[in-house]
Amino acid sequence: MEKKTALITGANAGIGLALADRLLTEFPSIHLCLACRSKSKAEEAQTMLKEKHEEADICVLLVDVSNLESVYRAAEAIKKQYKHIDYLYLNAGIMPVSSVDWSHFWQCLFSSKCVDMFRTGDGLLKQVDGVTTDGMKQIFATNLFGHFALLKKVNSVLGGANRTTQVIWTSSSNAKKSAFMLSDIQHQHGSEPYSSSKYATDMISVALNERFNQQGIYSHTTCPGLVMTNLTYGILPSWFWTLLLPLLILIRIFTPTMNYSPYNGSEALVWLAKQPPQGIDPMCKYHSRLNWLGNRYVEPKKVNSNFIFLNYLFEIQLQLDVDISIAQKAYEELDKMETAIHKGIKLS
Ligand SMILES: NC(=O)C1=CN([C@@H]2O[C@H](COP(=O)(O)OP(=O)(O)OC[C@H]3O[C@@H](n4cnc5c(N)ncnc54)[C@H](OP(=O)(O)O)[C@@H]3O)[C@@H](O)[C@H]2O)C=CC1
Ligand SMILES: CC(C)=CCC[C@@H](C)[C@H]1CC[C@H]2C3=C(CC[C@]12C)[C@@]1(C)CCC(=O)C[C@@H]1CC3
Repeated sequence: MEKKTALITGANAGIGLALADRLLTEFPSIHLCLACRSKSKAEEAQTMLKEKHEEADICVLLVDVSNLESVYRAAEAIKKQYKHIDYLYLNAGIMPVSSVDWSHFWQCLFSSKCVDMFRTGDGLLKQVDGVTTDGMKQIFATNLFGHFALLKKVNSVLGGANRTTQVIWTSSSNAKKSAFMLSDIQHQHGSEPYSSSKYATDMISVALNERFNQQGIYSHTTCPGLVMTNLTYGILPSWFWTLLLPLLILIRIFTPTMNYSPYNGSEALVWLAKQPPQGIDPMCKYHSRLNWLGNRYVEPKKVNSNFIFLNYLFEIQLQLDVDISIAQKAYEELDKMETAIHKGIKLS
């Protein structure tokens, strides 16, 4: 059997690192490419994984997904090194937060929105954005556009006549339709850039399936739930989260999204790799879940039929509802943006 290849962006920490570890356990002969922006952090992760999986075949690729020149260089290196990629995990992401709105937290705690607040974090966080060296909004560039550009440039080593590629995005329960505007795809004007970037991710995945399933390329989005990583330690300090642990375990009775460990959070990402891609519903997002007994499972949830009567009754915000035609337009918009930017970047 031919060896499988998986590439993971943001593989040196958090969910990406746990995923790398779990893939090596599930598929001991897999070739893993850790695509990270920091050489030292990537090599540290590589050493750690090799200590645990002695026979592992792991390499490091340097890429800063928020920098298009770096993305194009990485794409060239990928095309030189690989004939085919089986799993492309687009996982790297950022969520810079300046503060938690505790008054909103207390208000929601005693309302019908309580469970939804713990599930999505909607309205609780003041999200802050920056600008990249390419002049793009940082969160959009990191979470979505850099990955989109990478996908476009490595298309020749994805899918094929007799082989498939699974593109697996790490999205979020924080994805929010009302945060996204097609006319402001980078989210230059709103105050929820992370929610917008993750909603756009869910849409782009749907559009990718429409376009590329026939070429053997399948795209799926996942939701890791709430996981303790550098991302969440940027919201509240790690000691605070440790104190909250008993409470988070209690909250699991009401919502199975309190995964806590990156290992649990990567459940859906690993599960997808074990499925034949043709059998996976392209209109679903795959959620890593943990029930109150501590058992892990994966829950597929439709991205285009979120409008259920109970949501309406309890005034819970409609978060998703992806429209295929808008998804196609968003894809075309990103495609146009990438083509224009690519013209201006010359690789030496
Ligand atoms: N933690 C959670 O509760 C949830 C996380 N997610 C998503 O999971 C994904 C992984 O995040 P998580 O593991 O939590 O967070 P971490 O901060 O632990 O990991 C993020 C990874 O992405 C990398 N990264 C960030 N920016 C760039 C960049 N410009 N170029 C290349 N790599 C980059 C980081 O590298 P470096 O170490 O160098 O910073 C790191 O390896 C993200 O997409 C996030 O949105 C979704 C839902 C919930
Ligand atoms: C008592 C207690 C548990 C307080 C914590 C309140 C909030 C800080 C968290 C409640 C739900 C969390 C959440 C996220 C961040 C932290 C919370 C808002 C995310 C937005 C982190 C990034 C994601 O992609 C989704 C998470 C959803 C839940």
